[in-house]
Amino acid sequence: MTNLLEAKGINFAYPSVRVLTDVDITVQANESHVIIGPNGAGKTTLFKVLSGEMFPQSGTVHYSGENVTGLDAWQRVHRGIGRTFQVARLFADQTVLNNAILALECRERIAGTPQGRWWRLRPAPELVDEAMARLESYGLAARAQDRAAVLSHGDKKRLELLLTLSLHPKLIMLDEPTAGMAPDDRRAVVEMINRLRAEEGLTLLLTEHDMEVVFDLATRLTVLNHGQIIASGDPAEVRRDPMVHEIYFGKRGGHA
Ligand SMILES: Nc1ncnc2c1ncn2[C@@H]1O[C@H](COP(=O)(O)OP(=O)(O)OP(=O)(O)O)[C@@H](O)[C@H]1O
Repeated sequence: MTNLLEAKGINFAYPSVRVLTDVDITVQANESHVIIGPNGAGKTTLFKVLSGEMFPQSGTVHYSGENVTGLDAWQRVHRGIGRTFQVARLFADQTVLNNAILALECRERIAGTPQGRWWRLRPAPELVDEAMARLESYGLAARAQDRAAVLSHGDKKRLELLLTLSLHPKLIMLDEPTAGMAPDDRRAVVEMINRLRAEEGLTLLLTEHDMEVVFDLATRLTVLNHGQIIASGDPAEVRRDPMVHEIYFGKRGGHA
C-alpha cells in the first residue's frame, strides 16, 4: 500500500499547553482513516498541522512523497489536500449557486484556464451549468438562489463538501462531518462519503465522535489520547484493544 500522507515525530504546543507528542501517522491511498479520541485529545490540532494551518515545533509531513512540512494550507490544497471544518466555512452572504460557482472558478484558476479569471463580469456559462449539476447531485438545487447563511446545518455541511470536492482533491480531511446532524442527514453523509471512496477513489482522513458513524466509515482507526497515539489499525481490533477500551470505550460508556 502507498502512503499518500505520512507525518512523523509531530510535536505541537500552543503557548500555554502542549498538545501533540511524537505523533506518527500515515494515510494510505484509498483508505478511510478515522481518528477518534476524547474531547481535547488533539484531533483538530493534528488536522491543522497536517493541512498546513499551523506548523509543528518539530516533525515532518510528507504528501505524495513530497516534504510539505513548511508549505501553507493553500499550497497543500493545490497539491490535492481538501479539508472541511467542524463549523462549515462558506461564503455566507452569497447564494448557494454562487458558492458552487466560486469553487469551480477557483479550480479553473488553479488549473490556469480562461474560465478561472475572476475579472470576468459574469461567470462562464459552462461553469454555471456545472455548478447547477453539482447542486442537483447533492440535493441542493432547490436552494440555489438562497443565501448560504440560511441553510440548515446539514445542508451547510453538504455544500461545504461540494465546494471542497470541486477542487478535485485526492485526500479529503473531514473534521466531524456528521456533528450536530439529525439521524437521516447523518446516514446520507455516511453514504456519500463511502461512495466517494468506492466510486471516485478518494482517500479520507476523518475525526468523528459518533461510534456508529465511525464503524460505518473506518477502514482504519487511530486513537489519540492526550496528544499521543495509543492504537492504530483494523477498526475491530482497535476496538478490542484493552487500553483503548479502558480509556475510550470503557470510561465513556456512551461511545461504546
Ligand atoms: N488556539 C488554541 N490556543 C490554546 N489552546 C488551544 C487552542 N486550540 C485548542 N487548544 C487546546 O488544545 C487541546 C487540544 O484541542 P483540540 O481542539 O485539538 O482537541 P480535539 O481532540 O479536537 O477536541 P474536540 O473533540 O473537543 O474537538 C485542548 O486542551 C484545547 O483546549
